[in-house]
Amino acid sequence: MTDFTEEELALDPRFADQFERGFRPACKLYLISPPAIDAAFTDRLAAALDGGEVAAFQLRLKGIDDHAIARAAEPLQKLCADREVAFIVNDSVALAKRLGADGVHLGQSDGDPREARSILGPSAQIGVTCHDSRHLAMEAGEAGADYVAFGAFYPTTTKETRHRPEPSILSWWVTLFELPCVAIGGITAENAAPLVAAGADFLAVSSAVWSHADGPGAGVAAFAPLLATKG
Ligand SMILES: Cc1ncc(COP(=O)(O)OP(=O)(O)O)c(N)n1
Ligand SMILES: Cc1nc(C(=O)O)sc1CCOP(=O)(O)O
Ligand SMILES: [Mg+2]
Repeated sequence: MTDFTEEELALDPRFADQFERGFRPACKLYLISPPAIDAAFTDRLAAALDGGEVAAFQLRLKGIDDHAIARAAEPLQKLCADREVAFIVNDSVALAKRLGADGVHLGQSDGDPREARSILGPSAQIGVTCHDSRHLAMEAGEAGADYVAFGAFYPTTTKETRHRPEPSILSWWVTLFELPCVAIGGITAENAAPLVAAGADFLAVSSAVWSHADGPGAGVAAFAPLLATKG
């Protein structure tokens, strides 16, 4: 092992487990909205939040314009504020600014995190999609992101995905960096354990909650045993 620097060894997934992870808080739930919602959705979100601890809620509505998203956002944002759940807007820095959201999630084609920071200010939570790429994640960290998101770890019907990282990308990340990492894509209470064990700081989940047979509260509650401890 002496021929390599610590960083080189930790970058090699075969040796990642030999490196100490600094203290990290227990993994938390990051709830993603369904891509389309109706007037009853505020009650469904309230039911989800009644089910257990949720750290953040991302409003991810697809196929409608910013004005329509802004109208839909109002009661949801208020509910999140009342429950101390961070309210994150997907895709649009301008909309996040207009709503006074707690943050924005940016895909690789959704804009530059540095520009988002200059518009939203130092307290905004800025997240960046990094697919299965260590390089994109390090770039996002350098650009001032507050979290990096890896995915899709499992098949999902919520979104077409082209990347399938291994859980070891999470253990590699948490071994080297303090910046939180989010795991996303097809995550359920039944398949999430390896992601928590690998060190995910957040599980980002949509259909496992909104399509849970016993309702969204049960969907959130199902994750509680996984989130109580960290691997
Ligand atoms: C937490 C989190 N991670 C990844 C994504 C995906 O963002 P993006 O690649 O921009 O794709 P869309 O969600 O915009 O379809 C996300 N939204 N949230
Ligand atoms: C929005 C999103 N982004 C992904 C990525 O891989 O970047 S996967 C995904 C869908 C998440 O929803 P579900 O929990 O229903 O699979
Ligand atoms: Mg996007």
